[in-house]
Amino acid sequence: MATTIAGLDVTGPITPAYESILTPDALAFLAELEGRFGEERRRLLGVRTKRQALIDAGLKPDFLEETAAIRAADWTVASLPHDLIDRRVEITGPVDRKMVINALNSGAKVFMADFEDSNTPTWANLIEGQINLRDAVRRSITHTDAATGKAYALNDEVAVLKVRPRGWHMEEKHVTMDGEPVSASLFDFALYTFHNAAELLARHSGPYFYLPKIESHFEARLWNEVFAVAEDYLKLPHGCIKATVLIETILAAFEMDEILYELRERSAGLNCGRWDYIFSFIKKFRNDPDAVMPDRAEITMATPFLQSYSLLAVKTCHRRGAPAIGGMAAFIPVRNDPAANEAAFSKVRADKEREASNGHDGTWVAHPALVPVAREVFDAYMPGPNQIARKRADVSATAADLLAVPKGPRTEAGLRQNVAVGIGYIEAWLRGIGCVPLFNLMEDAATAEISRAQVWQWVHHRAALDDGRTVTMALVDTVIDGEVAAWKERVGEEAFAAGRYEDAARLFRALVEDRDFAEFLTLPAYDRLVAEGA
Ligand SMILES: CC(=O)SCCNC(=O)CCNC(=O)[C@H](O)C(C)(C)COP(=O)(O)OP(=O)(O)OC[C@H]1O[C@@H](n2cnc3c(N)ncnc32)[C@H](O)[C@@H]1OP(=O)(O)O
Ligand SMILES: O=CC(=O)O
Ligand SMILES: [Mg+2]
Repeated sequence: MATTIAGLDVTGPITPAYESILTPDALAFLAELEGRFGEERRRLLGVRTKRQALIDAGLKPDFLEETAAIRAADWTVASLPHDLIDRRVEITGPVDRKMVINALNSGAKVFMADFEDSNTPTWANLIEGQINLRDAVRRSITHTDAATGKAYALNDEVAVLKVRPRGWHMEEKHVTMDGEPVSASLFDFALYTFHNAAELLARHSGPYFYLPKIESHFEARLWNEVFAVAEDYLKLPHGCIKATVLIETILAAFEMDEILYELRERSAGLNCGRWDYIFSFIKKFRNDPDAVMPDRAEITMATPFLQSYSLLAVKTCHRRGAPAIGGMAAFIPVRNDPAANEAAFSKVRADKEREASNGHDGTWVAHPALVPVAREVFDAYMPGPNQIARKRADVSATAADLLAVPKGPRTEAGLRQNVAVGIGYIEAWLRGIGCVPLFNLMEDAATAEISRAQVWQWVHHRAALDDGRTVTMALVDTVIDGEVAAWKERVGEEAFAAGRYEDAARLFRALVEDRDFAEFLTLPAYDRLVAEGA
């Protein structure tokens, strides 16, 4: 049964607490944005499909001829607000209430509250996430952990809040307009901005965003138009909305200047979202037999194509007066194993050293315990608030550098690991948990997509393993059976029966077997959630 509010049909439950977010005025703002921009969003998704067809036909991405003048001209982005000048450590995490408090208290300069890679978009997660952010902005957020009884509240000094709405590909199926689901990006953006923009400005901060999974400067332009209309509609100062674009698709890497240019009045730079970037590389070149990747563990930031991407982001941003933020090392603290814990910390340290020496102006961490490690490295390499003055004119990253396929072995262990991670991650996702520690690594929608895409790629290109065997669906079936059994062994009969392992394995298998590569695993998984009433 739908409730109609401000011309939108809402099918998700509306509790008294949810009513404070889903107000008629907030939904009227969402309806305005969806009415103005919904069609353009759908058109741009169609453009993604057309560009994929060109790549499938053999066209290699390159810097665009039609925007050469933008790349050649001298221009800079608007000056940064005072609280986005020093971003040496940014923590990220889902919009869960306890984690929002912990992240804001973590000592990081910025907290990116995430509706994307680390969040399962159940109705409850989304609306409760909005409630949590509203309370965080007003500094009134508190929490008592039901299991431990521990009470949580904000410190006097907290991180600056940025919010990552879901990507353009996602729809919010609990809210429709004229029978069509509204854009999930607009849903997350509209509710957060409506309830918090004025309050943030009054507190000398602002409505700040991270924009995920953008594939072209036209998609950045659409965001900029949304921001301009939002500022007018909500009577906010022109240009007060600021956004950092994640360069996390291979196509966006060729349009970094253009993306900054589109958002130049509102840009807070770029970020190297390495995990989706690797996923996008596999996805875009899925039909190219020369692009078959080695084991996931081999694809590190030290590989030439990823080092070129990081350096190009730094050079491009600094020329335009914008910050270039680094990405996420997936290593997290390992409890009860000091040697593994020490190894994880030193890998994170090495990763941050590479980023800081490349010229990045800050970086991401996945866990509060990693804030001091990243801060120490950036403090050592970056005495000022950022490194924007380090122009890196010495860097040259060509199209060939960005497109160089990494080399390395493909192993049965790598195949097993991909299957175990794919099943383990989807299992948690279907239970409403979008980010989990698996095998001592942080796994979210971006990292798990690499595992899923690799297995697809190896099957459909009949890739050879280092032991001479060919990866076939029959081999993958054997591995899936083995890994489902291994999950049962690991978690025990009871947790296995209560969990979603069999469902996850079925979905993983279907995604790998289907000759048509599913654009995102979260699309069919979300359909399943919605069908289950989540
Ligand atoms: C590719 C990308 O898009 S990267 C961006 C998206 N990914 C992320 O944001 C990763 C976020 N990180 C996480 O979700 C978590 O760190 C996980 C799931 C990887 C591990 O979480 P846990 O197993 O709970 O870690 P652990 O038990 O060590 O946590 C210790 C404490 O730190 C807190 N914590 C851990 N990570 C975070 C975080 N990112 N933000 C805030 N608090 C955190 C836990 O809530 C816990 O708090 P408590 O002691 O008050 O109970
Ligand atoms: O969003 C970040 C990524 O690495 O993907
Ligand atoms: Mg990502």
